[in-house]
Amino acid sequence: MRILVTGREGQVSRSLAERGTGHELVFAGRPEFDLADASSIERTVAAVNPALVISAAAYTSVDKAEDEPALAMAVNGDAPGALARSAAKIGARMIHLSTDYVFDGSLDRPWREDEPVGPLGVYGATKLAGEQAVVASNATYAIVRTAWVYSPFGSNFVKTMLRLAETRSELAVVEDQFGNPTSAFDIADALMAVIAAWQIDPGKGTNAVYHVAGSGGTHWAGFARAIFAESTCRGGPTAKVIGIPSSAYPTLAKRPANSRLDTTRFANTFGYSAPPWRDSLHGTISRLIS
Ligand SMILES: NC(=O)C1=CN([C@@H]2O[C@H](COP(=O)(O)OP(=O)(O)OC[C@H]3O[C@@H](n4cnc5c(N)ncnc54)[C@H](OP(=O)(O)O)[C@@H]3O)[C@@H](O)[C@H]2O)C=CC1
Ligand SMILES: Cc1cn([C@H]2C[C@H](O)[C@@H](COP(=O)(O)OP(=O)(O)O[C@H]3O[C@@H](C)C(=O)[C@@H](O)[C@H]3O)O2)c(=O)[nH]c1=O
Ligand SMILES: [Mg+2]
Repeated sequence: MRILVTGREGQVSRSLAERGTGHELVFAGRPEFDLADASSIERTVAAVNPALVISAAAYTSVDKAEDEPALAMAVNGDAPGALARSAAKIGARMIHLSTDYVFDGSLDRPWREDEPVGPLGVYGATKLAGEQAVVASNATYAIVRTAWVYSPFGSNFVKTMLRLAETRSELAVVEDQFGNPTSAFDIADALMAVIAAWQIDPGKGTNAVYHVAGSGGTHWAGFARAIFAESTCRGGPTAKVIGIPSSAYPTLAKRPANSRLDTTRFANTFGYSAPPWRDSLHGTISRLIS
């Protein structure tokens, strides 16, 4: 199947490039394809003429978004709507990626898809607007919310921790924000499961929101400790992790205290659950430190 993937260098895009075998993947990125430029969206979709669009590109700098709300809204809020409308025009469907940061974090258990959203910052609010724009389009879609994505590519928490540990023996990391570390490769596999299911039954699970994330959950300090345990085993950089409250690590954007995602709906519909988060982390660290 010919699939247009937005973003070339993004973590999910690069993982799709490895895991999307058997499909013709066409990656669109800047400068020719700019989500902040609606005309480039329509032009690219028409030129590539895909059967499916995977909307993976986004403005993902959570703190910076607080200072650039208009650009973040154009890219995360408006562009997905334009992409979905362009897809619908040529009869293509769309899988759109969204985030756990649409939730306010107030529940003390994993969030289900239909539970009330309430983003705490600009990034989450703009991603929520993007979801709503896709829903309002006449495209056939699946919205896949994921969380705490890491990979050997781009920038992410795993690479940040390993980099900081090269020069520091102790790191203070927040211990009161819970979520699901998720390998971008597992997201790619999940998206391939949707495509495989749709090839057999085009009506399966369309026009719905799903959660895909690493199984289990932890806080950022727990994630950091697991990163260093894996790194230590391979002779990589390590540091002692001091658990701290969020109040001791001020950031421009407020983050949810618990954004763990309940992934039951996706598993029941498409037959895929991501592995336990530590198993996937092991695979990525092995690749990063070799
Ligand atoms: N990273 C995470 O922790 C999480 C991500 N998500 C969501 O998953 C999806 C994939 O995330 P991930 O792969 O980590 O993202 P990355 O931050 O790794 O990559 C983002 C991609 O978007 C592209 N991009 C940004 N702005 C524009 C623009 N104006 N026009 C065209 N392309 C643009 C970037 O292009 P360039 O290479 O040119 O910079 C890059 O390729 C996103 O929708 C994100 O919101 C959800 C939960 C967690
Ligand atoms: C680097 C660092 C961060 N932290 C904290 C800050 C923050 O609360 C938490 C995570 O920091 P980061 O900035 O790496 O993560 P953040 O940018 O919040 O990650 C989010 O990105 C977007 C795109 C998403 O969609 C989310 O699912 C989530 O992955 O760890 C520390 O406590 N100590 C540290 O040394
Ligand atoms: Mg960040």
